[in-house]
Amino acid sequence: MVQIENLVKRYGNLVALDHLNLSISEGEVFGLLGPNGSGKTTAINCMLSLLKYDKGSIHIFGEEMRPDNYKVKQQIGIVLQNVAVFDELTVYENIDYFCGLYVPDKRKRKELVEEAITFTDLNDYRKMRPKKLSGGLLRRLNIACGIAHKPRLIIMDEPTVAVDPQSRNKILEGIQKLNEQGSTIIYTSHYMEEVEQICTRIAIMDHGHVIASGTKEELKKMIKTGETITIEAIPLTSENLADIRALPHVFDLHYEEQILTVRCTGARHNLIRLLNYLQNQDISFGQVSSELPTLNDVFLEITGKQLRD
Ligand SMILES: Nc1ncnc2c1ncn2[C@@H]1O[C@H](COP(=O)(O)OP(=O)(O)OP(=O)(O)O)[C@@H](O)[C@H]1O
Repeated sequence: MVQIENLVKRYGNLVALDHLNLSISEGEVFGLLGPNGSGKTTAINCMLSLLKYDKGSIHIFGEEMRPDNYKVKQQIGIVLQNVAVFDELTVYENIDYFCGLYVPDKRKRKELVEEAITFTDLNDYRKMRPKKLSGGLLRRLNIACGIAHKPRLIIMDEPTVAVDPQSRNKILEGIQKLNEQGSTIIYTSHYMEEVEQICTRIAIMDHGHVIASGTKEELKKMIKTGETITIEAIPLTSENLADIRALPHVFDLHYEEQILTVRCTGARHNLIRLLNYLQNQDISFGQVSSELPTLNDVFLEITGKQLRD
């Protein structure tokens, strides 16, 4: 449905997209995950022909995407980072206005606007003007305006930034519902938990290109980390640390301010083996946790830095 090949975009000397390749199929909730500045917004703006690019190609619904390709544009719903609504119109009127750009039939439009209001849970606020809405409600209005016409493809650029947890959950649930109703979704975020929760496939971006892509399961299988064990308030000597490092399946270890973090490959009994060692050495310890790999671990292993640097 969306095919991006070798896309290059420069801002002066800065290469924001460096041979970006993406292929998105119909029916997916496709996540573009990357730290701030990795090029997600630039990629979206190029996809929408809002920005010119230097090299490469973009095809949507099998057609080359150009600024004047209105046939393609009509089937795309956009929810960008900056909320773009009219202050002088009410919630209802704003949604009706944006929906009206695509759906001239009044009766049909009324139905769609009502659906969008229910969908984003804005019924109690339908007569209010945007200035009276909280940040989370404004974002929901922004989404309702972008999706009311039931587009085939919905592109959302960080729709949950600076949103309260309740609105965030509503937005995430809404995206899944839109997908169930037939829309393909492209969703950018730097929150790995969100992307893990809703996306069927994920591309991780860094420095303007994709460093890994696949389902979350496939991505996690690409890395060595199978389990990360953390133990708090644990007094250890350098001999202890050497012993722990030598335990089977341990491949990385970090010890700072009495907190021990041990990365192990995916194997059984890593935690028991470590706790047995501590017990045998009579070492006391505080809280213990064991975590399965996250997308941050994938990013960390591939790039050597945290997703949220
Ligand atoms: N108009 C611009 N002029 C110059 N540089 C820009 C411009 N827009 C973006 N950049 C730079 O291009 C790079 C990619 O930015 P972009 O906004 O696409 O990243 P992002 O992953 O979407 O980050 P964020 O989540 O912060 O929006 C960054 O280094 C950014 O500083």
